[in-house]
Amino acid sequence: MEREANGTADIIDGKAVAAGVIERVKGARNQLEAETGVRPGLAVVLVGEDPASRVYVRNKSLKAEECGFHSEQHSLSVETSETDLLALIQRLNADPAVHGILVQLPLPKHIDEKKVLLSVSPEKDVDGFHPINVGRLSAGARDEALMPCTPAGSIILMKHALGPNLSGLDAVVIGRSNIVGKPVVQLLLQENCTVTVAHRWTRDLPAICRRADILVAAVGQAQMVKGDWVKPGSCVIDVGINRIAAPEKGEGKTRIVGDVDFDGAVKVAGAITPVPGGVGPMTIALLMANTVTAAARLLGRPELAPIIV
Ligand SMILES: NC(=O)C1=CN([C@@H]2O[C@H](COP(=O)(O)OP(=O)(O)OC[C@H]3O[C@@H](n4cnc5c(N)ncnc54)[C@H](OP(=O)(O)O)[C@@H]3O)[C@@H](O)[C@H]2O)C=CC1
Ligand SMILES: Nc1nc(=O)c2c([nH]1)NC[C@@H]1CN(c3ccc(C(=O)N[C@@H](CCC(=O)O)C(=O)O)cc3)C=[N+]21
Repeated sequence: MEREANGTADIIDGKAVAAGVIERVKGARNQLEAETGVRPGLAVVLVGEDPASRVYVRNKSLKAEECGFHSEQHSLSVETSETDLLALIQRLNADPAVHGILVQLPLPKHIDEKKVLLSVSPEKDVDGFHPINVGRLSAGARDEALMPCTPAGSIILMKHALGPNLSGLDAVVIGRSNIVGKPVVQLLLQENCTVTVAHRWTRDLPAICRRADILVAAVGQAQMVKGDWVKPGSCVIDVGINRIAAPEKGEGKTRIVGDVDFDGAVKVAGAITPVPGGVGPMTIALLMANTVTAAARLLGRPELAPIIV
């Protein structure tokens, strides 16, 4: 990690790394079907009309079809009651054609998110959000856990840039959400990094970030992390997905940016993920990998799970 800043970081191609993951997933899927006669099945549940969620859910279903899975999409109206949603999840839990269940977040306000996540069978919880899988991850029980997709994808991208051994590196994670920040912290600890977690209450965030050999931004604030927060030569993983106005593209147009000021950080970092084309495609690829893993375990053939992370 003693790289000097040379003016431009390596740009980590998340799309290309994700395509490699998908190839391995297809291989594992083919072997599983050859040996058991069963295709992995993924059910994606969307409640409401949020346009961004609709796009993501569609992308997940399309990728599942490309992988040759049985793929179901359940789109429920925004008025759907919690009881009806829980009943659908119970049906999917019991359906032998479905090995993975994903309930797109956020849910409408009248539905208790915790209750819903708890109702998904832990063995079908391809998001890794069920408390049982959260516990397995923090206890280091990888063989039984399903790993959350965005955090696992982030670790793969780091290893792509830095090599497989992250031991002893200083990692700083900005954000402590249950779906990104906290599980990233768990995975970095398992990689023997020294981990600092920053959040809204953190004092002098720029100074803390400047110590990081690995900086993970999962904040939800467009372009918050500036170039002079970045340690020269370090690896920057930008998880953020933020839509901002793009008047240069025309009136009313928007574009997607990360939580990192890319143009500033790319001049200082050693390697950096772009947005789009960084962590996002990895999230979907890991979801496909988790679906095959869940299917292999449910079919009593855990050795046929694809090895990804
Ligand atoms: N690429 C992908 O596949 C995915 C991308 N995302 C994106 O990642 C980002 C983070 O998502 P998520 O974790 O769900 O977001 P949350 O809003 O749940 O969490 C944001 C975290 O950032 C912290 N935070 C917010 N503002 C600041 C600040 N000014 N200074 C320091 N810390 C701050 C919050 O701190 P506190 O806890 O103190 O409130 C919180 O811990 C979003 O842009 C989201 O769209 C999310 C999932 C997948
Ligand atoms: N239960 C649940 N699981 C999730 O994993 C989950 C969720 N709910 N709610 C919302 C967040 C967000 N998320 C993304 C997935 C893919 C891209 C993605 O493919 N991004 C591409 C394209 C971006 C674009 O152009 O829109 C990219 O970054 O290149 C982004 C974000 C998953 N999430």
